[in-house]
Amino acid sequence: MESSHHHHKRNQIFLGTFIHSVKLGELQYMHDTAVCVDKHGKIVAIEPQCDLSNVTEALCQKLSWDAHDLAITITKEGQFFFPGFIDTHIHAPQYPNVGIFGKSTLLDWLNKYTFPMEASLESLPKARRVYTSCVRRTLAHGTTTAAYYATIHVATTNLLADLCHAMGQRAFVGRVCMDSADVNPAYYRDESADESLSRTRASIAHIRNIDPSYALICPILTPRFAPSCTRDAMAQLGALRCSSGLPVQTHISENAAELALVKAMFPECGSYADVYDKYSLLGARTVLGHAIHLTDYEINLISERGAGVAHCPCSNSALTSGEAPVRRLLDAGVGVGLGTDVSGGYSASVLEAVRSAALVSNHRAMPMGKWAETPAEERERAKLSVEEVLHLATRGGAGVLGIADRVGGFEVGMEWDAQLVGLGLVDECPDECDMRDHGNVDVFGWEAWDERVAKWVFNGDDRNVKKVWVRGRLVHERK
Ligand SMILES: O=c1[nH]c(=O)c2nc[nH]c2[nH]1
Repeated sequence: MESSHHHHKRNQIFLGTFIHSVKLGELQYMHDTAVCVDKHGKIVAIEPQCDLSNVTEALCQKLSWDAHDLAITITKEGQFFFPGFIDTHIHAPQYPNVGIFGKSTLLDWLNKYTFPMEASLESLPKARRVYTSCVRRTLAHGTTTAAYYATIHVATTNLLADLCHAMGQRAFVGRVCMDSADVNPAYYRDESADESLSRTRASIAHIRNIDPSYALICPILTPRFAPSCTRDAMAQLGALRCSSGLPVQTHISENAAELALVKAMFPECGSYADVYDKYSLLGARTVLGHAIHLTDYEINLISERGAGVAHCPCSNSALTSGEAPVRRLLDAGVGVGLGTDVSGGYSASVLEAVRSAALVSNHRAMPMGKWAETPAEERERAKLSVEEVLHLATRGGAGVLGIADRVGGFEVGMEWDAQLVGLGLVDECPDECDMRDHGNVDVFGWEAWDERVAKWVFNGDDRNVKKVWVRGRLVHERK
């Protein structure tokens, strides 16, 4: 797994058009811009509005760089650099099941599709095959950071960390803790709370061994969800969180049957969020998946504790779970990122989650059905714009994972986690037999940049992701 360290690392200059979110709802378009990235993958200079034909020499002089040992990447017509996507919630072992959910809902879906697949990922050869394809696929969709749930197995969880490290994807890798005998099947659970904790520690030790400073791969404490965990395991994980400062990921308030289960299993707690709070699992760098049916009390508690939400609109639609109150979360000051939630979600693409987040938010604005009683202004406010959902996919996700100072935008001091996006420019005189595959987005040339971005969001796919970098390293290229 040492190969990545042997690349000859060069300083790099990226030239052309850069688009990123500067705040919720506002994209910045930087044209004729140069972004300088040093050998460590850090952005060291950004030069706006320059003459791209002769700026590199001046930049090299300014940075004391050798102009002959430099990699230069220039955007072509119709291309732009965008920050890499951040998937705040994805189950790597469920990747073979994408699209397979039928009409199931959460609890029967877990038993029918998910637990059997996850249990089978104890096999190292099978895990290697599944995890390699999952990391390769998400990189091809422009995912530069992923918060992964693995399985209960230490060896294959560690393999997932190794593969992310070798393939260059920034990742949070969590060994899944599930020691309760109530919900978890006998064939797939930790034997005890102590076993759950010692296995978790073993996986953390492995990650610390391959990446001592957690520069690329970071462990994440992963109690699956309250019904899967004993009080003992949650208390020990909470103590570990407090002593280690490691991030936490879990699920909350996804589905009606799950809510009833939590109420029955934890009658001493006033709410689902209170369960996690009681065991010190709710705080900064806690990523709560789904968060659909929260009460105002819970939203305020989550906000006070500084925990964040992984919004998973594809999954919430596929498993008939509901429409998360994203605007209310944002208004309450809760950080929100996007998650594909493979394979509750049917796609490994964050861009798919981006457009789904926009569409699902519109459902909350419809003046009928479930939201008919909601005041008209509040319904209208529920809608998320293209600019807002792209913010969630980049800066929002970085925020909930506690890495907003390192990734999510193009700023000096941040790391170069980026994708080169190319849209298909339609020829002046298109040949009806032209079979070149430019992807699903046709740009005619008269569109403003915000219109091009909207066309990308609603019709783009991995064919538009030409190159992907993490910490300056090229980790995917579309041939
Ligand atoms: O969408 C989900 N996927 C899961 O794997 C899971 N486990 C508990 N709750 C869950 N929700």
